[in-house]
Amino acid sequence: MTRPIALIVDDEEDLLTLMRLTLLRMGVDAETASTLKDAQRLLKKQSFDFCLTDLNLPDGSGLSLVSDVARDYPNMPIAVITAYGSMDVAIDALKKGAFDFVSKPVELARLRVLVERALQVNAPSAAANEEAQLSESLLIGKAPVMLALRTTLTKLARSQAPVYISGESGTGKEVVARLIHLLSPRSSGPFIPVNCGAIPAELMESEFFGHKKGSFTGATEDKLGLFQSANGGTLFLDEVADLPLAMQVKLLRAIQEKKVRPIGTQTEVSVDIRLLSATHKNLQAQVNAGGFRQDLFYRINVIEVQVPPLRDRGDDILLLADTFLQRLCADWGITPPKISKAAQQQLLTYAFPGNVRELQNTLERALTLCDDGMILPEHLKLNAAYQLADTGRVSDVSDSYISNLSSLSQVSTGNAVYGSVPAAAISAIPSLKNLPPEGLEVYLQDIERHIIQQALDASLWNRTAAAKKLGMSFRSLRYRLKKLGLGTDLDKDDIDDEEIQSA
Ligand SMILES: Nc1ncnc2c1ncn2[C@@H]1O[C@H](COP(=O)(O)OP(=O)(O)OP(=O)(O)O)[C@@H](O)[C@H]1O
Repeated sequence: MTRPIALIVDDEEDLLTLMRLTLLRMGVDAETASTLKDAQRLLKKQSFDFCLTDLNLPDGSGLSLVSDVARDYPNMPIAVITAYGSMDVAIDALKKGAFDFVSKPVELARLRVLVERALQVNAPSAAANEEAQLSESLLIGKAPVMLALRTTLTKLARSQAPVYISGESGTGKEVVARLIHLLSPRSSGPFIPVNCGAIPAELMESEFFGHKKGSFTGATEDKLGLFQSANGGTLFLDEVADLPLAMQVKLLRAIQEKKVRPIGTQTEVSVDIRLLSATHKNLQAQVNAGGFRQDLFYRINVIEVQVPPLRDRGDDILLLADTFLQRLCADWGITPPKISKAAQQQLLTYAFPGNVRELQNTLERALTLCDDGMILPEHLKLNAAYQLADTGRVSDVSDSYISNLSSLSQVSTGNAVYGSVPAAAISAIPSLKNLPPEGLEVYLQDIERHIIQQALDASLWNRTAAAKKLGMSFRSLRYRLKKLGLGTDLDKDDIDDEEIQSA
């Protein structure tokens, strides 16, 4: 078997020798270059399994080599060596297509891990068509946006860069994270998903970093933290927007240093993880409002992947519906029913605020309600408030209506949403005959609830700030929250009847 060969680019002779010896001990041959020009010459002369480059070279920046390699040799992973603490440059390199980075002084253990990962990128593991099959069966969809998404995921699975997955609730962000892991060189390692919103604040540090028996009341056993559990694999921080600020600082440190210190111990433990994160909230808005640290956002959001809402995926709605019905019926041991033309049309013109998860729930319910092997519109029980104009397809007009409902930035920057409702939104409002059976009041309340919820999310549930965004008084917002069932227990005590009368 031929030995792999690497190209190392650095102008420090001692470091070059040290890295070369480390690689040789790992069974990897190495060619060395001390300038960009030398590196380019060697790249033209022969092919390499991977490249490791310093950033400060006598004739230019290693970043330009990263860009050249990403363009001319996209299958060759390239990693960069950064000066200690220069995280900005490391992130820039990752954005330009570097596979990973290592900081100076180069720790040999870390270098070894990096080399192993680099060699796995092109190792003949799953064949390309197996990867495509996996990708298609896990993340179902044939819409152009989904094809493009799958191509992006296959590409970025090769890198170690942190990926931030954004998208509305239920669009499939966790599916995307799992797929990145399965397509990556880490696929044989663990995939550890964490719902950051579900861990009580006081247990967070111990959950993430682990603890030693007896380190606090209740620590009856040694506990391995989530970082160590994900070692060699992928840590997926779901609902990352829900991390308390105090924990964000600790997490940032662990991510930067790639080390954790379990509670009750004095020593730090190195961890080798790839970090993925997701939230359905507007994280940038949360950063602007001071609820999420800018430096952590910058660190986890090296590459952003947006998962499109279901209503933008056209016929994928029916493809997913069929697949879910087949799966459910296989589980229940029954023959899958058909979906009537009218029911299909309803599905295609429904806004799916809860996206793929809502589609799954809708079909499960329809399956229990339907008889004679046919799902009819009445079995879907879709919320008429979200039924779009019946144009046969989710139209541009309907899209703009939806985005007007959900666009926080428009609400907060005062663009024409209130007072002067855009013509496109008005034309998307259902006609009288399409109003929900519950009537106008319920329809309007749904819209009101949706907008208020968005404003509250954008203001991190600071009701004074939310009221300001909505152009209403605090009192009036409090009244509406109670009316719509969004109030907290606190509200229940302190809103008196007189206030309700006067709001
Ligand atoms: N393209 C898809 N193909 C097949 N199943 C999908 C797809 N997208 C989502 N699903 C399924 O829909 C459900 C919701 O997906 P998932 O939990 O990944 O969404 P999410 O965006 O992470 O939601 P949340 O924002 O609530 O965390 C899951 O059961 C998932 O398996």
